This record gives sequence, structure tokens and C-alpha cells, in this order.
Amino acid sequence: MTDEELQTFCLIEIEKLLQANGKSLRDFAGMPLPNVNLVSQFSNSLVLRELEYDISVMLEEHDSNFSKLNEEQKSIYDRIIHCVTNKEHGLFFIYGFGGTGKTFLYRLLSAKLRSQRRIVINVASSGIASLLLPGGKTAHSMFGIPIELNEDTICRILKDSPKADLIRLAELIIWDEAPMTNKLAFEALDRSFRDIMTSISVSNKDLPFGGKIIVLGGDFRQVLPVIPKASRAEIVMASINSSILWKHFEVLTLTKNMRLESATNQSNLEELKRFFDWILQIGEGCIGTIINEKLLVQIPNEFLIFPSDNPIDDIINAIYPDIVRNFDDTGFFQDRAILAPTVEIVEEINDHIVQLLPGTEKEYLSADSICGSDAYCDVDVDWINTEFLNQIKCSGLPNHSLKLKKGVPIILLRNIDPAGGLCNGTRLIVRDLGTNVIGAEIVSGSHIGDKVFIPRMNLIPSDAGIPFKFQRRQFPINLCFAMTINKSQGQTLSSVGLFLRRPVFSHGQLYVAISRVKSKDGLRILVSGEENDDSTLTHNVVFKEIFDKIL
Ligand SMILES: Nc1ncnc2c1ncn2[C@@H]1O[C@H](COP(=O)(O)OP(=O)(O)OP(=O)(O)O)[C@@H](O)[C@H]1O
Repeated sequence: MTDEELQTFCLIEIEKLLQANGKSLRDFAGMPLPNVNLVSQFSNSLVLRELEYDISVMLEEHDSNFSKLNEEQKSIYDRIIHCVTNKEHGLFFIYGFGGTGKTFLYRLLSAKLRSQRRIVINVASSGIASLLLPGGKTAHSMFGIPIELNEDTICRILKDSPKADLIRLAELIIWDEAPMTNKLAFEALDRSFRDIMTSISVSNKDLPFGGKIIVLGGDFRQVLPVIPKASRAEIVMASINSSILWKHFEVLTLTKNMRLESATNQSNLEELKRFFDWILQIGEGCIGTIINEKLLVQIPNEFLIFPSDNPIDDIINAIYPDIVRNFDDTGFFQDRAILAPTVEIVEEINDHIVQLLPGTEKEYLSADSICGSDAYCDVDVDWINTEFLNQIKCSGLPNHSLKLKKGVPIILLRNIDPAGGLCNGTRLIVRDLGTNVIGAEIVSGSHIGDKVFIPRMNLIPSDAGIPFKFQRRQFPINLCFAMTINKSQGQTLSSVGLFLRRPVFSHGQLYVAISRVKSKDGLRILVSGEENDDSTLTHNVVFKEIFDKIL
């Protein structure tokens, strides 16, 4: 804190004590009064939290990593710091594949600015990615971005609210995994920021994002915005680089694989490099053969599991060897998972594994009901009874019946307490099966080892493919021996089994699935020919046109 800030902070505290006793600083001649320009800042807990960073810790973090920056990172760092220091308006997009050091750079920029008592807001499109950023939150929760978006949407932030004050004071906003988010969310943010920033100057309404300095980052090879039943063109059009705002962004590219550089074992460096090159080629769709307008790629033998009569058992044995004996080992489920393209296959694998395991199964049933009365006025309501609601299954929503055993791995489906490491995508191990709460231990992200309790919640699916809204009161969790590829985005695992009984169906899914592992020994792939008889070939889906509009 500067001396002036410190003085204001103390005077506010004294004023609070005096007021509690019916007095005020004004009653004492000669007493200084708090600087009015700083008062709102010190009574805003959101701002106070952002100013709480320990300057010496920030400086130490910055100084110990600054010298490690490679040339590309350094030039991006200089560009952004220059912009913030000189209060120049700037919108940037840091484009780099996984491992190029985007997070490393965000952390360094944040440490630098926070060491100077400047406010940096760190957000990410997914809860998992937000946990990797210091003080990170999901963009939707931070900026009140509505789930349902259109061309006129604005964010739920009042112009005279503490959050609006925080946004006005923030000198840099960093948003990771931006390509996953629909462009309409950025456009809503743009409209809201222009409005919020007019409190400082009316002319800000004419500047993109009201003149804020914003850094977006991500990888267009990964999964793009998910829009149910959308065509390829609609998905490409929903990406941030199809937005009218894109022309204002300066694209800063990272190309050097720093994960590879920091690998300690030099002996297998060449092998690791070949593996990362292969992953990139899959991501760009530049290997394989086009047959019947579909891109077929040959999976190298070293990753393949050749299916027997029971492919589900084959993949379980490969990823969870000796699962019954290893069941009690806490670390066993920590960073391994089977990935599949669809929810149905994922459920089949999860149910199968739970049956194999020892222990008493406990079933939790949900209470389902329709929300409001207006949403289904043009539907015959007689058939919308409880049994019907109980049967509804959709992605991001636990099923009506949740069957659990102590010791099984689960994944959280909602943000419960992001600051405490409990966000959508956090993995946990069930420790207690209570009646009203489930006790669990966090095994992924920044709070590994923490013991937590998960309550039932009212969950409203944003799109269940039905013409009315309903809510399900259930624990916001699913089993996660297996999970969908989309859900795995942002996770780093040591052992991944990709189960392709049906091939991937959307851009980036194959790339995301194979790039979850840190080394090639951790990757196994099983193709059990539903669409082709050859279990060494699978489809890859890459919307190459997405890459045309980046630079
Ligand atoms: N300049 C650097 N010096 C040393 N290590 C670095 C540097 N840049 C990045 N790293 C390390 O390389 C690894 C990958 O970096 P990082 O996680 O920042 O990449 P990323 O682009 O965010 O990847 P992803 O998109 O997969 O999250 C990390 O272990 C990070 O600490």
C-alpha cells in the first residue's frame, strides 16, 4: 500500500470505531479525514481482496521466473507491461498450443502488476483452467455472463456495484481458454464494459471493452464452443475469431514447447518431441487420409489396445489394472481416466466399474420438478410427470439415480467454492456416504488432499433438449472412472485410455483427448470398429477454416 492508502485505511478503521460510539473524526479538530477518492476502494471487499497480495511474495515470484522467459514470452511480456504502464488501450490474444507457457506468462504478468499494487483480474472459460491462475475465477461467475446468450445480452453487473468498481480499477484482465467460449459472451462483456467505463469518461463507450486492457489466450485446436445440434458453420461462426471484436485483437504467438524444454529426462527427449509433434499434427488435421469426406488417421501401434470380445473390460484392465486389489490405494484413481466421446458410453463404463468393486452401494435419488409454469404452455402437460422427469439425461446434469460406493472417484459438475478448489471439473474420492452430504477428498487442482462435504443442490440444465425448464435436486457429481473428452479439457493426467467405440464427432476432440497426458507411456487407445473394421484407424474432426481467421 502507498502511504496515502495506508493512512486512508487506518482513518476508515478509526472512523468505524468512533461511529460505533456515537462520534466521528469530524468531531475532533485537526484530525485528518480519509481521502474520499479512496474510500469506496477500501469499503469494497472485492477490491480489498485484490489488494491483499503480499508485495514481497509477488516480487520474489516475479524475479525468480522473469529470467527464465524465452524470447517469444519476453516480447509478449514487454508488450503487455508497456501497455499497462503507459495506460494504452490494448486487446491481445496469446495463441499457443498446450505447453508453450501461456499460464507461466499469465502468472508472471499478474505477479509483476500485483507487486506494484495494481489490480489484475484472472478468469478462465472453465473451472479447471481457472484453478491454474492465481486468484482465478470462471469468467461466467466473475462477470455475471448469462448462460443463454443472444446479440443483445449484457452481463449481470450493475454500474454502481462493487464489482463494477473492481472492473474500473483493474489494470489488466486475463481470460484463459477463450476459444471455448461463445463469441456472444465476449460481445456481452464488451457492451457491459463500455457502459461501466462511461463512469470514468463518456468517450469510453466508443472503445472496445470500454478501453480496458484485456489479454485472451488459448488454443484453437481444442474444443470450440459447444452448441447443441449446431452445424460446423455455426460452431465456427460462434468462435471468438468470428466476432466483430476480433479485428481489435493483436495476436501474439507462442510456438516453443516449454513443457518439453523443462523435461528433466534428456534421454527420451527425442521420443517426447516426436510424440508432441504427432499430437500437434492431429490438432491441425494434417495427417491421415480422407475417405468418404472423413479424415481417417492411423494410430501408432504403441498406443493401441486391440479389442477382444469385451472391449470395455479391455480398456478398464489397461487403465485400472487389478482394480479390485488397488481400490484402497488413495493415489490409484488420482490422475487416470478413460475418455470417450459421448455421455452414454461414459455412463456404461462407470456403471460397469462400480459393479466390479467391493463395498456397499448407496443409491441417491433426485427430486425433480418443473420450474415455473410459463415455459411449457404449448406442450401437452399430462405426460410431464415425475417419472418422465426422472428419465431425463443430459450432459452436465447427474442422473436421477446416483449409485456410489466409498472410495470411488467422482467429478464435480458445478462451481461450489472455486476459492476452496471446488469447481466444475474438480475430481474427488468419496470418503463418506451420508444422508444429506457426501464426504470427499480432493484429488485434482490446487487443493489436493482437502476433505470437503458436498451438499445436494437444485440443478437446472441450460439445455436438456426439451421445451420446458425443470430442476433436479441432486448431488452435483458424477462418477469419473470415465469421462467425456469435452469434460477432460484442461485436465492433466498420467494415464489416459481413449475408448473409441464410436469416433469423435467434433473439432478438437481427438487432439484434446491425446494431449491430456504428460508422457506417451500414459496414452492407450482402443478403437472397436463400429464404423470401420480396422481397429488401428479412427476419425479425426478438424474444422481447418478456424485457423484461417486467426492472424
Ligand atoms: N520460460 C519458462 N521457463 C521454465 N519453464 C517454463 C517456462 N515457460 C513455461 N514453463 C513450464 O512449462 C510447462 C508448461 O507451461 P504452461 O503450463 O504455462 O503452458 P500452457 O501453454 O499454459 O499449457 P496448457 O495450455 O497445456 O495449460 C510448465 O511446467 C511451466 O512451468
